[in-house]
Amino acid sequence: AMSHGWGYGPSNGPDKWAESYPVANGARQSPINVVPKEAQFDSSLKALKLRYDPANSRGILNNGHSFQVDFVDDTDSSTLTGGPITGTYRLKQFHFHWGASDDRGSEHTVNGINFPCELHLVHWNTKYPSFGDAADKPDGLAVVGVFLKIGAANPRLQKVLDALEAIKTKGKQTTFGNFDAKTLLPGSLDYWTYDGSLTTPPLLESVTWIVLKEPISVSPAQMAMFRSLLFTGEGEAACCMADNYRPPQPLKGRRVRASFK
Ligand SMILES: CC#CCOc1ccc(CNS(N)(=O)=O)cc1
Ligand SMILES: [Zn+2]
Repeated sequence: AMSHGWGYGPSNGPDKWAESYPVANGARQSPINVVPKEAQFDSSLKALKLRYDPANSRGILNNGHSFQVDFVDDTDSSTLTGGPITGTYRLKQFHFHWGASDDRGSEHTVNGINFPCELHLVHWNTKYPSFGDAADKPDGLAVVGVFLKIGAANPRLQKVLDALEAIKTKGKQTTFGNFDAKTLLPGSLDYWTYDGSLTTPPLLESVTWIVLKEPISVSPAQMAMFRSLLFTGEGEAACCMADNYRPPQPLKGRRVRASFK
């Protein structure tokens, strides 16, 4: 096992993960580079249906790799249905990946282009009793990925970013109620979809990826707020939280489908 936990540094970063998580070299790893011209339009793909109840948001946590907003997932009040999936998937949490500079930070790329940040909304299949049971099943999880592109400040991000000063160091969390995750979605829900994995250890090959084509905006000042977080805990030598992304992985023959022409 890694002498220390996995991370994104030179000694414990993505190139080292296979030592502790052999599935890192598996057949359906994420993220990938999306090549729109090679994606197959599939007219049988349904429209995405995302119904999120603000009452379900609970807390915001610095987990030492990113920060996440957690949701109560004991009822079907915040769900993903339609799209490429069958059945009902419940929203568990959302989090982000970002770069130390605006030229990198996303996990998925489009025609080799990196975005400065990528939002992941993590859902689990309610045919299983819990997230933990779903997490290692081939149809267990569905993650909606949203690119963030440098532009005007995004007022819908601000409530999330304003909470970061309370969770600067690893392990810190605070309450985060009444947040409507739908406000983070772009106008169009056109998407690419493919079978993949978690992009962080345990890298489980259980994710139906749904990557939205339209980005949302983020300003340089807002990106600086992401970068004000620390990977490190209170009292440790501070290390800014940035470049917490895994680079694109081999497609290994997988098809990427598009919900749009
Ligand atoms: C089993 C297990 C576990 C821990 O739960 C998660 C949840 C989300 C993630 C993030 N993965 S990603 N970046 O693909 O959405 C990783 C582990
Ligand atoms: Zn993620």
